[in-house]
Amino acid sequence: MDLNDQDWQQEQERVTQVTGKIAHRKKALEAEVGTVRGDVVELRKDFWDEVRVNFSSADDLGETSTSLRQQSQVLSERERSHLQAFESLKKLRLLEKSPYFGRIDFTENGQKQTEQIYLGIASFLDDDQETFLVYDWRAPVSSLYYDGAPGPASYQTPGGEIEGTMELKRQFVIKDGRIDVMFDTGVTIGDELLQQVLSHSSDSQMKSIVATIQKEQNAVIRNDKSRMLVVQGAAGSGKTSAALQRVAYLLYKYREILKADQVLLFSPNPLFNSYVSTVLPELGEENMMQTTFQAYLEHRLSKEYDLEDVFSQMESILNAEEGEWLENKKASIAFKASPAFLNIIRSYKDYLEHDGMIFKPIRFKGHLIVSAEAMKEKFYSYDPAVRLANRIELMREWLQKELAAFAKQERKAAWVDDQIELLSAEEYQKAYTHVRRKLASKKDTFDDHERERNLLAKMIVNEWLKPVRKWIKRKRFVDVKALYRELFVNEELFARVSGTGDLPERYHEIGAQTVQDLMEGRLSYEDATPYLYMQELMKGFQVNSLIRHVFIDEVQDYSPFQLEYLKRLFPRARMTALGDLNQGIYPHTGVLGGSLASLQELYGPEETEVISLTRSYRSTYEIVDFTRSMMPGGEAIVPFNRNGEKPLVRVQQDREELHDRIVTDIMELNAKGYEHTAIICKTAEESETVYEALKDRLPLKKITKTTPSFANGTLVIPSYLAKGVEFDAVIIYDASEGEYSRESERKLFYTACTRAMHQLHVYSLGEPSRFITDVAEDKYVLA
Ligand SMILES: Nc1ncnc2c1ncn2[C@@H]1O[C@H](COP(=O)(O)OP(=O)(O)OP(=O)(O)O)[C@@H](O)[C@H]1O
Repeated sequence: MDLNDQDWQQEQERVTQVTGKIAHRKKALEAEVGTVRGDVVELRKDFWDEVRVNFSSADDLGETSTSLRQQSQVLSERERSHLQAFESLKKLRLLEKSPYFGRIDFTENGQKQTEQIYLGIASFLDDDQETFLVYDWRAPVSSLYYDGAPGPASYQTPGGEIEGTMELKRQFVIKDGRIDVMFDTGVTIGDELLQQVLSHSSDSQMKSIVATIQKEQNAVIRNDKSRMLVVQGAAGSGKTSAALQRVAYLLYKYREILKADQVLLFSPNPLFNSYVSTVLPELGEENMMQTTFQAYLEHRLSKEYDLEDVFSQMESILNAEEGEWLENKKASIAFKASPAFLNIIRSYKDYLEHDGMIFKPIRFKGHLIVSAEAMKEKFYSYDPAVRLANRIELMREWLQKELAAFAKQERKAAWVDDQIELLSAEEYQKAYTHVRRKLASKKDTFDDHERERNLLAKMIVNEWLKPVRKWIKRKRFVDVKALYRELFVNEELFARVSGTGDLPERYHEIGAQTVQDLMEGRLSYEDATPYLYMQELMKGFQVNSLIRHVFIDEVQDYSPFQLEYLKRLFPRARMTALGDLNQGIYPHTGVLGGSLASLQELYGPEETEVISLTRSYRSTYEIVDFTRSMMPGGEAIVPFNRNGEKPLVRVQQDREELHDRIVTDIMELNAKGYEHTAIICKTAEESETVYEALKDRLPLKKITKTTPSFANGTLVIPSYLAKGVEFDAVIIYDASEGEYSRESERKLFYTACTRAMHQLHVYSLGEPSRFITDVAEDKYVLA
């Protein structure tokens, strides 16, 4: 729809008027924030001066505590208003640059007046404090903008549905107070604006999509009924973008009860954490908490084990020659990630309630305090109706008492006298002061020799037994390692707990490797979660009840164990799981059974909702058309209508020539304005070689699994670390049949190619991979 000059003029006048008011309000608030901050600083400084401290009588004590309470109330009130003012200021600063991005004109049924609703990243009220000059994009009425088209329309409010007619839907791009772009739009939120947004260059930081959220994405963002929301979406369909907008939406809707530190995002790698970290601040919100599952495993297990991480696992598989080792490793991964193994561990726990527990004896200086047999006997003497984890808790209490009795006896031991003799003057003085202080309340003295010796002995024994006490407190007496090991050496036990009696494929080979790893203090990635899960079943689950929303990006890469684990870890949280089965790159990902809908089992179908996103926004039509042709069922992916060049497949016979071509290619891409380019290699090993070969010819940045963030430029990156991120141009270093021939690598290759926004250049040293040659020839250019 064409907009005339008058429309432009009127809208620009409004923008000028509103930004003027915003600037005015901002100035006033800046002054206020300064004063409040001053108050808070003063109050903090004088806190104790203002409080009358007097403990001489009960009345005085009461008065002092009232006074303390009042003073801290004043302080926290001022701090709260400082924080609020600061938050408002942050939003005003964002609004001043671009006060809004959308307008809808809506006439409610039964009303004569049409309301003009302008939408921005935060609300802004006129000086009367009643008229909304800008509505927050998350307000109920803003839904109209995302969901409705001109014509009959309705939106939900807490008080029910409001129906009416949308007369107009208009979009703006406003930069520094000037309208840059303005469209009136029809059914979808302006393909035109989306075209513009998507044709921009990529960046090392993700951008918010607030102005162009699509209807199906809006459904993800505003869903707040289900305990578990599963979003399955094609590569580039905006899963991550929608998830981050959703966080902002939840923080707005539940602002009285939900804070940013109660929302946690699980990312695929640390690089991704940094990539998405600017979206919420751009929307004027605090960032949510971010972590990776790997970081959690390390937190829990790395003190005890040398833990393999998921990237090392991937690297060793991708680099392995065909053969026994690879087959065994793949079988081990597939089995240990399977729902069958999850059930085995659960029924193993049931079995242990009656038989088979293994404990570690408690020893001190070669002396046996409690034997493993005595512990086992004690464990099975408890009422069998008591849950296993509770019985372990009872054991802990019992062992603490046993240790206390032992400690009492041990005070008489000769080694204690030796230790007393060895006390330096300084240590003795310290001990003396300590004991005196303790005895002061008992009106006792430290002067008779016998008593002195006893007290020092008690102190020494207590000190020496500290590690044992800690060991018991942490329930380390449960021999989790031996219990886990049993599953792989005791065939009879395995058959009993598996229910079917069948052994998994390559059980003995898997077992031998598992046992060797455990003995040598290593834990492979596939063992880490089952091991931890079993440990928690024994010792009780450590839970985090503060977190209220958990977001899992790339959920197809999680095993049923990991998901079950997360469910238990965050008992009070709702979950949003985002994934794409076509991008399941890890060897354990086949276990989700071909559909993310199988995630329904986690909380049950009644508590789960599944939303599909099929439109792909990241890449040009030509790139999506090429990449989707590699995947079975890929025709369901709908490319967004933004055209570009067809992917280029270039076959080189010689590595030197390949390198020369890549160097020229990157220089040409840079000259065209594509500054954020990635050379995607299959593995870290290949990345390293390519980086070394090209680093003197091009300004390159090498990305490894520990790289925390990246800037624009040309990166060399292993395929599996490119997950979730995007580049203007992608160069696949070597897509030859020699590199990508295993069917299991198809998804990895697809994931790498789908990182490209504008240009995809696929190089092949020799014959190209079947993943390319299977695609119809008219979908790419062969050079
Ligand atoms: N509604 C939208 N408006 C503007 N840009 C969008 C929209 N939806 C998605 N995009 C853009 O498309 C690109 C892909 O989005 P995003 O990374 O969120 O997709 P994804 O589904 O998580 O991708 P993948 O699974 O491939 O990592 C981003 O550049 C994002 O900004």
